[in-house]
Amino acid sequence: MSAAVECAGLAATRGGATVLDGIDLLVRPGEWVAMVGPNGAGKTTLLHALAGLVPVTAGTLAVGGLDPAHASRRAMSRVVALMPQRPVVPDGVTVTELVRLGRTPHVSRFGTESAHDRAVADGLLERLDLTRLAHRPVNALSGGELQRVGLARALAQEPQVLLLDEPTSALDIGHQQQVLDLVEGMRVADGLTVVAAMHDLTLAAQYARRLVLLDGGRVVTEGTPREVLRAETIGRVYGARVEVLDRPGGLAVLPVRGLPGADGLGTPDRPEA
Ligand SMILES: Nc1ncnc2c1ncn2[C@@H]1O[C@H](COP(=O)(O)OP(=O)(O)OP(=O)(O)O)[C@@H](O)[C@H]1O
Repeated sequence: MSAAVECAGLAATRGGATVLDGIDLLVRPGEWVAMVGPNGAGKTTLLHALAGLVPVTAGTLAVGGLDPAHASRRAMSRVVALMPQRPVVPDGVTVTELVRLGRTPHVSRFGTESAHDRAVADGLLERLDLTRLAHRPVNALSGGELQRVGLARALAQEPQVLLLDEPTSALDIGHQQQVLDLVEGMRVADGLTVVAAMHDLTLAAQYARRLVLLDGGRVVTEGTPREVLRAETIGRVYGARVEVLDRPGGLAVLPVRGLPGADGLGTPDRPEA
């Protein structure tokens, strides 16, 4: 079986600086891989490189068998969809209009959208709890509503590879589970490949079989959640105090509050009474 995403020695620059370097990654069809790592690690840049939105300056890359540097925009859009962290939407565009735009790669060049295209978009609005917002301007939505619209638009493309950039960062706990369960359902039913940048390490461990930990534009380590999510590793890479709990439903990563101390590092300066 060929890879859904494959890159070797991938490098990319932003603002003249190298922000990804020597990235080797192989994602099999139907796999869910989570990119984790601290702010500025390069997660968004890597997703954008996979989507063909950031040029690769060294190495090789294939997504759904296509090299973004040589494939047409339309060909790429039929294979890979990106749910961005902060969707940029022109004023006045409604929720329905934006989600239907996701069908563009499937509409013939001179054609108009079909009943099937509309049904796909309407089905996603319903599954993402957006039907009552269908006629609202996208720029008049809450952060969480906007995030769900961004996912609906990406899924409307019916891609082979779905790239999610912090898909639950603005969602309440119920919508976090609803959104991730919907994506997981499509992965199981349709063999969708998912590559998701995720800050919530507990959710990443619950949904992704494999985690890739990035820091400073490089892969620090990768493996199963159990292999990657060690308190020592998280402490070193994120500078965080955490406890990793082994729960029946997966690992849970809990922040541990330091005690106030004279050194500001959580060391108590006198024992508590
Ligand atoms: N347009 C840009 N111009 C210059 N530098 C950029 C640009 N976009 C990103 N960078 C820099 O590239 C590095 C990687 O950024 P990136 O957004 O990929 O990180 P990230 O892991 O997604 O971070 P976060 O968790 O904060 O979203 C950062 O140092 C960032 O400041």
